[in-house]
Amino acid sequence: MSTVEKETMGFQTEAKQLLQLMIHSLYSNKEIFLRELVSNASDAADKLRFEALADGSLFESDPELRVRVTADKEAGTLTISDNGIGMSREDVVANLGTIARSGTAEFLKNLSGDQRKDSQLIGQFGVGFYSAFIVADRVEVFTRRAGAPADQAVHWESSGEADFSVEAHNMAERGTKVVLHLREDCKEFADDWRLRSIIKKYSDHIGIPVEMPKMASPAEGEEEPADKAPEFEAVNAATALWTRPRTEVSDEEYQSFYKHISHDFSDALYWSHNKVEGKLEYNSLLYLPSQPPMDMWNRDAVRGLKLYVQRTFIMDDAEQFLPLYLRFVKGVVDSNDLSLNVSREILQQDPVVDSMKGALTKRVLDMLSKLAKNEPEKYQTFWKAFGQVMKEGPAEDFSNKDKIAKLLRFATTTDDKVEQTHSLEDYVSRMKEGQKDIFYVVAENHKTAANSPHLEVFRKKGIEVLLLSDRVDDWLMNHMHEFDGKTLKDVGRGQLDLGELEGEDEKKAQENLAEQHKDLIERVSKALGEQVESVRATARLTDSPACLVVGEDDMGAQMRRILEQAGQAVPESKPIFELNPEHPLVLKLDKEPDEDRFADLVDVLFQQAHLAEGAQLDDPAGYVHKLNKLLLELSA
Ligand SMILES: Nc1ncnc2c1ncn2[C@@H]1O[C@H](COP(=O)(O)OP(=O)(O)OP(=O)(O)O)[C@@H](O)[C@H]1O
Repeated sequence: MSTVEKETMGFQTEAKQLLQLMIHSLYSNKEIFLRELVSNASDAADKLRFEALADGSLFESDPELRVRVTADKEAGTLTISDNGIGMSREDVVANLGTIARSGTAEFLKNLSGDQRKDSQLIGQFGVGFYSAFIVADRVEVFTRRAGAPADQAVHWESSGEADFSVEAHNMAERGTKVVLHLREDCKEFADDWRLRSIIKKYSDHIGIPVEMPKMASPAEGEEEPADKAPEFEAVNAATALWTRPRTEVSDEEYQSFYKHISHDFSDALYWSHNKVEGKLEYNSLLYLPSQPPMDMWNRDAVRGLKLYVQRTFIMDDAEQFLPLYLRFVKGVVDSNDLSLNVSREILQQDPVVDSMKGALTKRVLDMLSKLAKNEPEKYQTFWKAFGQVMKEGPAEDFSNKDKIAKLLRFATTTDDKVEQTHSLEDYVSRMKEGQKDIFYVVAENHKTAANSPHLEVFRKKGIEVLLLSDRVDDWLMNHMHEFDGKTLKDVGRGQLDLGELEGEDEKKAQENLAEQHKDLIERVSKALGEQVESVRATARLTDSPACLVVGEDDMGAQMRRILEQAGQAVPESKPIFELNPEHPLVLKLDKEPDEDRFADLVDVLFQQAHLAEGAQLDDPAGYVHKLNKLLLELSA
């Protein structure tokens, strides 16, 4: 097939949907199209610089990388051109006709049809090249890949509806030129001042010059020659933002840089900008987003920092610089120690990278501590968005366990609210006199945790208990044994031991429980047989007749359920059944002479104890049957 021919092709379905959505939902924020196109141009320059490390000839005779923005008021066009890497015909078809980004289908599924909400979503997804169609009813792209001959250039054109065309083109200069034919009501974007102010606003941080024709008017009496090529001047600061001193960068600049690197439409929540000198030399600029990305729970989702070596862009998504539990962090790291030839494989083995990872991890944890201390409300926003990911920290990063522990937030019985707002330090400061441990309960959901029978004695004595119900909580607690010298204790595990929180009399009474109710316990054990590890009388219940307890070294019920759901083999273990001997039902049970009825009653109590902790019954119909039988006998 001759590549000279003009070919018309349809947009990929997703691209078509996205295009329409973009035009409609971002209409109130039109000007961002320029940020997106300049951002693409700057990325193209980064890519060229990177490829030129291996092949200097790619610069051809034009090594000064820049972006140019020119407008033609009369023609109603706006042109953004760069001398970056450019695109081949295949690149053009793939990049400007489809969307290859992960999570696209999911994104489109999440759309609600509500323009305000959808524009937020689309912002999070990244608007990109298609945003050109917000202001243009026809877009042309002229591009030639660096190193390709002049006649291998391509002309792409579309009116942003169903299809686009591509045809061969001849282009002496390398790079990409995007020509926007502005819509009737968007002609303001051909105005010089308007363009300058948008570039200043969104693209000041771009590391290469974004140029516009000089505005100098001809001296009085002089006629400007009509054919004179315009002179250009940079409109932006044109230095890589992370190399500038902190004091010279405004919040607005930090925010627009965040949007450039993160493809997030919303502002960043917080950031930390540092220059490190000494054994290691690098600049880092790390951001906390204000909301979670769509694909946070997708294990294959891209993550990591943008890596530069001595100001030269090397790669996006360098994941070797931060641990997995900090995968929400966005940012840039610019190293003076790594080689320009560094690859992903080399990064995995380089000890310099390990040291940097350690330092950057500390940096993020410090940034979070600072945020928690100085701006607790913002920290709460962070926790809501990323708390569950942070909870993976103690298991993954043993050396920073104590720092991470201070950053954790929990729901507790102090207010029973579902929001996780209490730190372990807060808990410790509220501990009762004589309390040595930090108590917690784990359940499937907040309500089940808050109503757990295991809490009864704690509520009676006014002892605070952490209420854990996130999927990751059992896992977290398996890796956190103490905080500030205090042991973390699961109230649903092992023997109840309140230490000094109990008086001598209470202790004595408890010790006598076993002896006092020996016969009852034996009868119940016999009735339950192999279903339980053991049966015992307990003082931990006040309102409930019975509860289940996990053996000291057994796997927690929540973890067991998660593993079972995931189809994994779980070691066999049986619960301990604890009875409240003072409960009227248990007193009644004790007096029951008929062994069959006794066994039925015990079984109902046993099943109820399962239900109270949010478990599924093995034989729900059998339970209902037994219960109904007992109810009928009661009313007979
Ligand atoms: N000026 C350009 N020069 C070279 N390639 C470009 C240029 N503009 C776009 N592209 C190519 O087209 C692709 C799609 O661009 P688009 O802006 O839609 O997405 P993106 O840049 O990958 O993501 P986002 O814009 O959301 O940050 C880019 O990844 C790039 O490969």
